[in-house]
Amino acid sequence: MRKKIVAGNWKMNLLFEEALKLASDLNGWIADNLPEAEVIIAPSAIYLQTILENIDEQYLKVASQDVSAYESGAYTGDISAKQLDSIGLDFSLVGHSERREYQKEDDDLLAKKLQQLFQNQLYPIFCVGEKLEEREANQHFEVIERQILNVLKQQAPENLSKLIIAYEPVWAIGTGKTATPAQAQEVHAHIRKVIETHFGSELAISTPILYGGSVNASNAEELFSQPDIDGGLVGGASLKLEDFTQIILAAK
Ligand SMILES: O=C(CO)COP(=O)(O)O
Repeated sequence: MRKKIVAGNWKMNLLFEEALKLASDLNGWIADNLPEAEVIIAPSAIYLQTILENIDEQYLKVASQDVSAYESGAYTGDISAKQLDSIGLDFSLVGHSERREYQKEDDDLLAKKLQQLFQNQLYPIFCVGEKLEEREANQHFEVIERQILNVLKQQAPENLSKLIIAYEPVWAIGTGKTATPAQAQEVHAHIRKVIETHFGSELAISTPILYGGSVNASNAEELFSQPDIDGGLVGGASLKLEDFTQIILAAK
């Protein structure tokens, strides 16, 4: 059985004290309630180390929101997978649609980022998802298939067992417009099929696929109960302890 995962992407929100308090409160709540789901938070990079020092990774895991495509050297502003590993980090988001859109990240760059993470034994949470116009043109299956194959075909197959995928339809992010459980399930099943066809059934069965896009305390349970939805990648609702903990409890 795949473990349920609930990840909170804090994006460019919260000041230092707020981030530290939310992480500590969340860690305490998990220690008290021992939810079934594995919980991961992705704070801004400047807070990662302090947060790691103030939580217990037995309860709460921490991810970077991004990683460099390069190994080391003259890449001003970048943070390498090796540097993330050196502070004890185990996870990183890659290919979030906001980075694809605003930083113009393309599949080849994302493939290099995954390679860097794998080389340093980090787990990528690799984000895919179609834009509104692609969904309206009924191209969402092929867009997602292309996003997955262009990046995963450039990886050493033995590394793919560390992969976590997040399906985040761009039109559902921050809009309050969630994919229906049936719409999300249909895409998740398709992603699993694509993995099975190209990388084998063992990987298809074991890869966690999270749903992201306006997940909240009211819709999480129905989304997470779909057979191919293994939890969520939560934006806005992960910034409020009461909402995020409700979402965590919905993953069982
Ligand atoms: O982008 C997201 C998580 O990575 C989703 O954001 P929202 O939950 O705010 O829609």
